[in-house]
Amino acid sequence: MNQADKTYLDLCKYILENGTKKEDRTGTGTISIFGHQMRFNLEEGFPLLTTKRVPFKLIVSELLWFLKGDTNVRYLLEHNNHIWDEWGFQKWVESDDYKGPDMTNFGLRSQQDEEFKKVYQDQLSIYQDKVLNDDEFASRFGDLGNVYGKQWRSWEGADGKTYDQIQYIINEIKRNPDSRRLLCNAWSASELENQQLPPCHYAFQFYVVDGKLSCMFNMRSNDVFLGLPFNIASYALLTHLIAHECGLGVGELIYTGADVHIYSNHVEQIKTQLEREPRELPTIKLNASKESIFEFDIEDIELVGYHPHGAIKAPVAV
Ligand SMILES: Nc1nc(=O)c2c([nH]1)NC[C@@H]1CN(c3ccc(C(=O)N[C@@H](CCC(=O)O)C(=O)O)cc3)CN21
Ligand SMILES: O=c1ccn([C@H]2C[C@H](O)[C@@H](COP(=O)(O)O)O2)c(=O)[nH]1
Repeated sequence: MNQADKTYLDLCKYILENGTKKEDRTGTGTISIFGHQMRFNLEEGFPLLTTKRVPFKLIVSELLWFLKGDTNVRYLLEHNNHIWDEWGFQKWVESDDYKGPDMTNFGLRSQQDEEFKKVYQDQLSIYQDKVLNDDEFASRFGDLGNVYGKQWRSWEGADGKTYDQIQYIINEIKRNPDSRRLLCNAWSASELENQQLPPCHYAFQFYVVDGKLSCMFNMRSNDVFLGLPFNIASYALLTHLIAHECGLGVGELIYTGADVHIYSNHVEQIKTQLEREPRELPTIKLNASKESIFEFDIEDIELVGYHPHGAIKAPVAV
């Protein structure tokens, strides 16, 4: 059995058996635990879950979006990636510019009311269309604020200068791999108001030993069914990309989560997944002719040998 699925499924089981019912910002309700760590050996394979199909291309385009320093959902839409649509849409419908039908609390209402769902989907497709085709609209309502891309690549210092935390890490790994400062921080107390969603994975750190690169990432809040499979694969991919540029192998990926929760409307899906037998993990192949991680495009990243169980659908809490 592959250890990555097992480690994930053990967490799911633990939450179902020991978690506490807890209300949350979205009004959905969760079963939650506080404080959990998991370790994934990246040499055993690429930790993309096999007990449900996880859309790898979406993980790649989201990570490349962060690495470009981009915070506008237009890039994601151009790559058919809709995982951030709701947070841009929210910015539009809460603005004075929005003149359409009332979209208050659209996330929950679209799950409970079929009539409303149609009206919502019409408005969402208007939003998507405008972000893709109207530059002015996109710059106002496609931008999620100072979210990951901005914080990673152009952190604004108190001195007014911007700092590229990813470039710093890469330079340091090459110059001084024993450094204990190979860290990127996305949480900024002064930016919370300027972010459509404050960072959930708020910091990560690298560690080099025996020619291998390991990574630890921290999450303040984690949606175990929809978010976590993406988060694990995304940080695994980031570790592979940085190792590639720095001429290192890969070591371990370590996850540390704080409020780790299963939404009440994901419980049945998780139970289905728990019944499935894990399969062999895939591997990842990076285009060897690309040196800098900032040169990578989607087609430079290939997933090999992924034969998962089928996808399991679930609504996202907004
Ligand atoms: N409640 C919540 N959970 C999250 O995981 C999450 C947020 N909000 N807000 C911001 C981002 C967006 N992320 C998301 C959002 C949606 C999916 C999702 O629906 N995934 C589906 C496939 C979607 C598709 O194919 O378009 C899945 O089956 O994994 C995953 C991650 C992670 N984050
Ligand atoms: O990468 C991500 C981004 C978001 N999430 C989840 C965690 C929570 O369920 C929500 C955020 O809501 P808050 O009220 O701001 O905590 O999104 C995730 O799991 N992974």
